[in-house]
Amino acid sequence: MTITAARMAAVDRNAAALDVSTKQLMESSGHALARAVRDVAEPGDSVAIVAGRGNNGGDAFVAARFLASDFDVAVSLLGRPETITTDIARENWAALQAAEIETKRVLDSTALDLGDPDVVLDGVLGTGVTGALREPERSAIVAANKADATVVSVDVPSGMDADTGDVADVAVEADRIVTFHKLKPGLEGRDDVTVADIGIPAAAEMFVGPGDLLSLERDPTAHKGDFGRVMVIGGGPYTGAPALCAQAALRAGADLAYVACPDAIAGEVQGYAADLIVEPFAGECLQPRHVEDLLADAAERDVVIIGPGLGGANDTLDAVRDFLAGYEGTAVVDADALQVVPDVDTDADLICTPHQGELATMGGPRVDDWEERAALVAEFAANLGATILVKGAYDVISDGETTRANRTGNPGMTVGGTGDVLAGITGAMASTQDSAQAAAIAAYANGTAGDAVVEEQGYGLLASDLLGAIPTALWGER
Ligand SMILES: NC(=O)C1=CN([C@@H]2O[C@H](COP(=O)(O)OP(=O)(O)OC[C@H]3O[C@@H](n4cnc5c(N)ncnc54)[C@H](O)[C@@H]3O)[C@@H](O)[C@H]2O)[C@H](O)CC1
Ligand SMILES: [K+]
Repeated sequence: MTITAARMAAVDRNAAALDVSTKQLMESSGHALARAVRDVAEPGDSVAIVAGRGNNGGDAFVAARFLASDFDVAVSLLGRPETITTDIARENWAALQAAEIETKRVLDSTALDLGDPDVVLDGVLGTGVTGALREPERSAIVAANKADATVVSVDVPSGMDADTGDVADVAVEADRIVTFHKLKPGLEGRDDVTVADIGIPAAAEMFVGPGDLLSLERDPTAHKGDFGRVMVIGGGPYTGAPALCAQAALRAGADLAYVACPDAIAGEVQGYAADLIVEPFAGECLQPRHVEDLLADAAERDVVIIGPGLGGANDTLDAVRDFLAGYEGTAVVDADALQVVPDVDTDADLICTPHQGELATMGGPRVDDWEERAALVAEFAANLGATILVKGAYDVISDGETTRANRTGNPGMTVGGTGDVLAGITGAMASTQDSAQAAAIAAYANGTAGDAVVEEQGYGLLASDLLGAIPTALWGER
């Protein structure tokens, strides 16, 4: 099992939200490094510790504190202490100063002198390396490789891309690598790697948290359409559902929200919000005769959300089946439309958002215990070849590979329409995230929005109250 650098950062942030601070993780990382150095050296040996100005260096500072009592430790910081990039690394640097452990500042590559150490601890760069190697980090890597010493690397050999293992320029040729929490993909297949458990609770990976929102960072050079053209196919017996869904998609960052609905209700749907682009089809409800045009429109969109307010009339379900059979993009399927998923043959990437009753109607598991449900939903999702987000006190999300649970939300959210809002957020997220991550973030944001509204005004929540709280739920906390 491996973990990418981006996922590691998310898990770190989720651990902090579960009261396991990154400083505690750094302490565990440094302790694991010290144990690795003790495996390859004898007390009294000289250990040259080369530290960058990020948390990779911070880990090395902690290791220095553990080793200083019985090794000849010298720490070289690549830069000025005031440029250390994180509080926890700065605090660990300060602890070395207070303990009068030998440290020196390397302000340019010519000042770098590792001496003739028995061991080099490489804390120059870890998962935070970006772009071409700069000085004095590059010279530090070359010096570590020149040293006649046993080299132990912190997390990943400096200069290596943790996700791919690629070395664009130079990288430390480590004798031992101590990587944290889980193996990094770039280290797969190596026999010189120790994976150190640093105390991250499994909950930090299982439960969706603020770390999962880090992937929503926006590129400042983005332009219209980058964040998704979402098309809702809904309405018929109901007019509010497609409007709530499409507005939620916009609130969750979609650039454009189209609503394909029967022309009998088009005026009402448009009346809910000027922001919606309503594209009516003839008649009172969705029918097979509409599918060809809908598929043509859907080909111009990023994500389709099919189901809100469609109702479950036979010819409407036939139309849903025909649409999914002809659609090859990403489709969020909700409400009565879910009934056709188990027996439709489609190349679409489906994200199904049933409540527990709808899941049972689809032939899915019906168990109260959320952990049991999670395992069974993972199996069901794998068999279905779809992503499932089943709503409940603990929402469960799985694509058969990745299985998550979401604990945000409250009993006030049983009110009608919250599922339409969730489907809209899911559709917006699916235009920039992979399906399982999109569903996980949507469940977390929908529940967080609901919690914020109830916090503010108590129960009696309306689904439309969620709309205004979605942006803060997604972009308010880091
Ligand atoms: N749960 C965990 O896995 C933990 C991991 N820890 C350690 O944290 C690092 C990642 O730390 P981060 O601060 O994000 O980045 P780095 O220290 O790897 O690097 C940032 C540092 O390096 C400079 N820099 C970036 N790119 C370059 C470049 N191309 N040339 C020169 N310098 C560069 C940048 O300016 C910063 O100063 C992870 O690997 C683990 O070791 C946590 O300590 C505990 C939890
Ligand atoms: K390193």
